[in-house]
Amino acid sequence: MPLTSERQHLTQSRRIVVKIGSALLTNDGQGLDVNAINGWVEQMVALKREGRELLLVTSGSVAEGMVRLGWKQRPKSIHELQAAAAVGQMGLIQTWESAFKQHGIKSAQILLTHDDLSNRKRYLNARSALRTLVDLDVVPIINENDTVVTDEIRFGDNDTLGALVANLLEADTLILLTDQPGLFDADPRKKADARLIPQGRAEDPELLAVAGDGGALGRGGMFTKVRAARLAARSGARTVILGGRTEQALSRLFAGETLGTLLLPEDEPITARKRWLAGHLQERGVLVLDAGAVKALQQGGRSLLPVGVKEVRGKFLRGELVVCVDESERTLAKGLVNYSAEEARLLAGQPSNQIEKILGYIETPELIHRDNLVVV
Ligand SMILES: Nc1ncnc2c1ncn2[C@@H]1O[C@H](COP(=O)(O)OP(=O)(O)O)[C@@H](O)[C@H]1O
Ligand SMILES: N[C@@H](CCC(=O)OP(=O)(O)O)C(=O)O
Repeated sequence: MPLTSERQHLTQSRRIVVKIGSALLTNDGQGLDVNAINGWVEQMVALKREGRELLLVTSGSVAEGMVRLGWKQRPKSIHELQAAAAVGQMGLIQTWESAFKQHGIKSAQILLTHDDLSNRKRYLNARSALRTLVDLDVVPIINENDTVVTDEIRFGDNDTLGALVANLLEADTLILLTDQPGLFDADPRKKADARLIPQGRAEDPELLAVAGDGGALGRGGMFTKVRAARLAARSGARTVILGGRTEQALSRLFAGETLGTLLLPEDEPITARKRWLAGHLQERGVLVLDAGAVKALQQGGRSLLPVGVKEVRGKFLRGELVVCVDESERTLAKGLVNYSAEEARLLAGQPSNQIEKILGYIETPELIHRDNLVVV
């Protein structure tokens, strides 16, 4: 059967966020399922070797902590949840690390809190750290920092965290690996003849209506997965809700098999991504570019270096949104700056190898990295 164009696009994903839920990881609460974990890692490594970038969001710290502490019921008090998470995270990360190591792949633990993604400066820091890891060919293994968060400042469920990571790195695809083969038109645990929905629009209200809550181990069920697909769609990412117990599910999905439920952004991913960046923040300043920089941005899709900047207007901090104009004030692009206005003024017109000498430190050689730049 020929592939639909959406499934075809999926096979071309370059940057993928894979989120794996608690029930799957812990074999329904019996303890970390090392065989299954090794199987997913093998598939993820194969995807990496095809040249794709990969980030992993893992749940399971609380579920695994419960097993290690001999608790049968998920605790209600925040302190006990935090304690379980701290115990379980150790085993979780060790298991992931050794599974990737068997294939000669390095991994890194990243524990995020809500603040890391809502505070603009920390947002950019998290983004740079994750991007650097990916560039170094390391697989970031991300979870919520459950031990320090309280209810008011939680992401709450890792489906949401997965979507925010997809936004943060502008991933093309978010995979929510779970214990069902996908989203059904009713909870298959409650309705035996429920049918799999192979594809839909992330924004479709009907989908939220059929998505119920989850099992005893995880947090959100299908409801948070559909909501996460909506969030991911804001930066142009597609989401697939995929059955982690299906044989070779990840490999087969990216080879073009119609598995799971594919949830699509409303617009073309690139349009959604542009809108995301432009609509994400308020414009705080203006950079006037010389002819060379204009050409590099418009024709080369390159990053903006300080050497191409003639003038810096306005007051902005690192991480804020600025507009790039040419010398006749034509708007060319918008992007997130890596230096404050004060610093940018000192750097304007200078080659990047002078940054450290001028400022006493170097953040990045670019004033705006191409991943943070939207040519308009
Ligand atoms: N419409 C639906 N289709 C499929 N599963 C559903 C649906 N509604 C609710 N569910 C439930 O959601 C569960 C998966 O969510 P959850 O337990 O939170 O998993 P995870 O740990 O992977 O995040 C399934 O086991 C299923 O019982
Ligand atoms: N940070 C928590 C995540 C809990 C969670 O969202 O679980 P799930 O719904 O199974 O993805 C943990 O590691 O236990």
